[in-house]
Amino acid sequence: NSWWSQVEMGPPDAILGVTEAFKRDTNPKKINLGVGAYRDDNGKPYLLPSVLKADEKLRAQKLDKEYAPIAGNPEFCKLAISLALGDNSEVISNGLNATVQSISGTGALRVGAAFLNNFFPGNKTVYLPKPTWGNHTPIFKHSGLNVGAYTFYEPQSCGFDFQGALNDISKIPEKSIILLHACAHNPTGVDPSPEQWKELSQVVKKRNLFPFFDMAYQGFASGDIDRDAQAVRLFLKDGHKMVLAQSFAKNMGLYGERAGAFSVIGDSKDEADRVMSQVKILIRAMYSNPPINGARIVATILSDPSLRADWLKEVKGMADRIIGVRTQLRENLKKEGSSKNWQHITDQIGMFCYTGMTPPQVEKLIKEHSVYLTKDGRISMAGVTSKNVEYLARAMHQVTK
Ligand SMILES: Cc1ncc(COP(=O)(O)O)c(CN[C@@H](CCC(=O)O)C(=O)O)c1O
Repeated sequence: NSWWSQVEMGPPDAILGVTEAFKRDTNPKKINLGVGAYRDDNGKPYLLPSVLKADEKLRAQKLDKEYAPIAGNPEFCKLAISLALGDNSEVISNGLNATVQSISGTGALRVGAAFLNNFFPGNKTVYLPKPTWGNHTPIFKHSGLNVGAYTFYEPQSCGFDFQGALNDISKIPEKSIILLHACAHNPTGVDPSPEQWKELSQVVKKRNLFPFFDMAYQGFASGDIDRDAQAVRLFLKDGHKMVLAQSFAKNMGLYGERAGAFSVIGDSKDEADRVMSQVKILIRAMYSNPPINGARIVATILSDPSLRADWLKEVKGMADRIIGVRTQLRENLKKEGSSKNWQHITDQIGMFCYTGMTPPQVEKLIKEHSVYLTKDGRISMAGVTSKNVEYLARAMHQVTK
């Protein structure tokens, strides 16, 4: 019999599977609020003008298609970590970072997890916020690490359970790894305030925990790249060492180009060099070297003052549109006569809104209104437009009244 007769059919991906179901729906009013990918006010993917200009500039250069170095495009790596830590970062000027190009944010997390599994001297367990991005657990488990959880979300207020987080974090075994979303928490859209980040930094330090920052939305949350990196920069100022995953999928609309970076921030240049050598050995055995095009686009934009200025406006434009539809959705729910408190729709930030809708309500939204979202009630605000916000509000009111 066949080699693979014992292979079972696996379930569709909780997030990417929503789009597959959406595509099968023939209802002209259907709305896809599943995948966290930006759409313009016509519901179309957005090719940033700065990206288009960079692509054209690159094409004119007729660059070769040689292998990238194992660690990726060096200019990209330097520009990516500078974007995260700030242009005058002492970490960078002292050479304390080992930064490699990754296959977008997922690849940064995966290489990071493999590095920690091989070399982390502490408790090889990553504590994840409850809830967290659906792919975090599989990535860490696939790398051989254990996963734990800490309270993060408060269902009553659809907000941040600060006390719950502090209590749980203060009980995490010392020298464990703690995963922190730098901004625009996925799936809740709930971020600690600057003051709360200060306290979180102190308790993480007191417990001698190792921060793994996942910064997949820098600039996309508030529209300000420096503001969205504040938690990462605060932790470094407070003396934490860390590892950092970055993605340019959302803030540059480079989803399919797979442009990201993974950094280890060490104690010395010598340590960074030794770490870099080991990360490269891991990468070589995993995929050898990364794709060249996305990194070239990012490097072209970030190194050209006028393209960089264009990009900063464009990423703020995306953030502003999302902030705008949050207000519109809340207002339309009120107009529909909903008596529920939807304050969290505008309190939350970034790509997602954690609506608080239950799985049965989600089921009804999908089945009766062709509104597609993940079972946890998360909606990608990018899928909401001025054209469909009324229909969405009516549908949400129908299933929640
Ligand atoms: C917190 C977080 N980290 C990393 C990633 C990985 O993004 P890359 O595309 O690998 O750079 C995502 C994307 N999550 C989105 C996009 C779809 C997905 O990959 O699940 C989402 O949750 O809808 C994310 O939300």
